[in-house]
Amino acid sequence: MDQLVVRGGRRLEGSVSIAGAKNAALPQIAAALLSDRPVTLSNLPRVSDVASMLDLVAGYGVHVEAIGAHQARLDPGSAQNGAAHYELVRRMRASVLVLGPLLARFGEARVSLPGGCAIGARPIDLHVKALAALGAQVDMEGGYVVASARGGLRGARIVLQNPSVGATETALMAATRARGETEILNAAREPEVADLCALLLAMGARIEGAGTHRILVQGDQPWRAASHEIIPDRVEAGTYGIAAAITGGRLELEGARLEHMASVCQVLESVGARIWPGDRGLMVERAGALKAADITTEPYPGFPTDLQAQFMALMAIAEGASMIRETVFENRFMHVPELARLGVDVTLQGTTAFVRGGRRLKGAPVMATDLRASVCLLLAGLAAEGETVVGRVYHLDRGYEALDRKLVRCGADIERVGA
Ligand SMILES: CC(=O)N[C@H]1[C@@H](OP(=O)(O)OP(=O)(O)OC[C@H]2O[C@@H](n3ccc(=O)[nH]c3=O)[C@H](O)[C@@H]2O)O[C@H](CO)[C@@H](O)[C@@H]1O
Ligand SMILES: C=C(OP(=O)(O)O)C(=O)O
Repeated sequence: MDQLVVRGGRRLEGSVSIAGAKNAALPQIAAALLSDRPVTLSNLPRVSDVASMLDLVAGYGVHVEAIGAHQARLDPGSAQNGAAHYELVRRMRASVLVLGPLLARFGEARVSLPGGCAIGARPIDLHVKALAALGAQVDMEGGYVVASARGGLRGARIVLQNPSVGATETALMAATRARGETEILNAAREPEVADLCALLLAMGARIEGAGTHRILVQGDQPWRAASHEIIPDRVEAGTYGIAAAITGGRLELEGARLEHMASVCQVLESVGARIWPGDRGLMVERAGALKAADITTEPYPGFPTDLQAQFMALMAIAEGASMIRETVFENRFMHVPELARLGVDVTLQGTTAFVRGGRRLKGAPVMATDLRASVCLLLAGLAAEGETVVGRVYHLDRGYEALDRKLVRCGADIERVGA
C-alpha cells in the first residue's frame, strides 16, 4: 500500500490543471446503460473510482474503449442485465447509480446494498422511494436491492425528503425511460446533477429545470449517440485553492469555474486569500495573515461537505477560533483525531467542530480513513514542520488525479513510497 511522505514548510507556486469532476463522471458512466446507443465521455478524470465504475458497466456487457487518457467510448448495444456484486459496490458507493438505468432499460435490476462508510450510514431509501413512485416494486433480499417494473415505469411526481444528489440522479435517469412526465421536487442543484442532465439531453432525453429544485422530464424519447465533456472538478479546485492558502503561496487553477465555486471562494477570501479570474481559470493566493471563519456545510450552492476536512486543516493555522458545522453527513469528522497528531487543536461536539487556530503543526505519521480526510492530512502536512507520512493513500487515489505530481510541480516536497 502506498504512502505519501510530505516534508512541509514550502510555499507553492505554479499552475495545476483541474481534472474532470469525479462526481459528474460516475453517474454519467452509469447513464450509458440507459440506451443502446454509444456515449463518448471526455475530460474523464484518471482516478480509481472512474476505473471501478467503467469496470462495473463493462461487467454488464458495455463495451468500453479508452480513447487516450481522458476519454472513453461506451457502447451499451449488447449490454445485459445481471447482478452488481458486493465486492464492486462496496469499493465505491456510487455504484448504486446503476440501479435506476438497469431497472428502466431492462424492467428489473438487482444491485448489492452499498452499506455505510467512514462518513456516515448513507442509506438509499430516497433512491428506492423515487423508483417506487415511478411504479417499481423494490425489495431487499439477502443484502441486495431487487427492483422490478415489468410493465415499464410511469412518469410521476417525486418529492425528495432532502435534496440528495444520488437520489436525484437515480430519479432523473429512471424518469428518462418512464412513460409520460416526471416532476422531481426538492431536487439537488449540484453542478454535477446539471451536468448529468446535459449528457441525458445529448442522448435524446427531454429535461427542463436542470440546476434547479424542480426538474421536469418527458420520458420515453428516442435515444441517439452522444458525446459529452465532463465539467471540471470544483472539489479538486477548492482543494488546491486551500493548498495555496495554507502554504502562503499562489496557484493558477487551470480550468476551474468560478460559477461553481461561489461559496468556497467567498469563504476563502474571508480568511485571507485573494481570488481572481485568470486567463485559463482561477488564480488563488494568500493575501496576508490567515484569519479564522465559521462555516456550515450545506447542499449546493452552500459550502460543500467535500471541502470541510480541507478547510479544517486551513483553520488549524489561521489566527483565532473557528466553528465548523457539518450538516450533510452525520459522521464526517474522522480526520479530527489524525489532525490532532500533527498538533491541530479541535474539540468535537456532535456535528460541530471547534478549532483553536494559530498552531504550529509538526509532522507525524497519520492514517487516512476516507477520500477527503486523506487530502486534508496531506494539506496539513504541507503546512507542518518536518515529515508527515500519510498512509492508506488509495483513499486519495479514488478521487484525485496525480495529486502528488501536481503539487510537486508547484514546489511541494512529496514522495510516494510503497509500504
Ligand atoms: C459520487 C457522488 O456524487 N458523491 C457525492 C454525493 O454523494 P451522495 O449522492 O451519496 O450524497 P447525498 O446527497 O445522497 O447525501 C446527502 C445526505 O442524504 C442522506 N441520504 C441520501 C440518500 C438516501 O437515499 N437517503 C439519505 O438519507 C445521506 O446519508 C446524506 O446524509 O453527494 C454528497 C453531498 O454533496 C457528496 O459528499 C459526495 O461526494
Ligand atoms: C464522499 C465522496 O464520494 P462518494 O460519494 O463517492 O463516497 C467524496 O467525493 O468526497
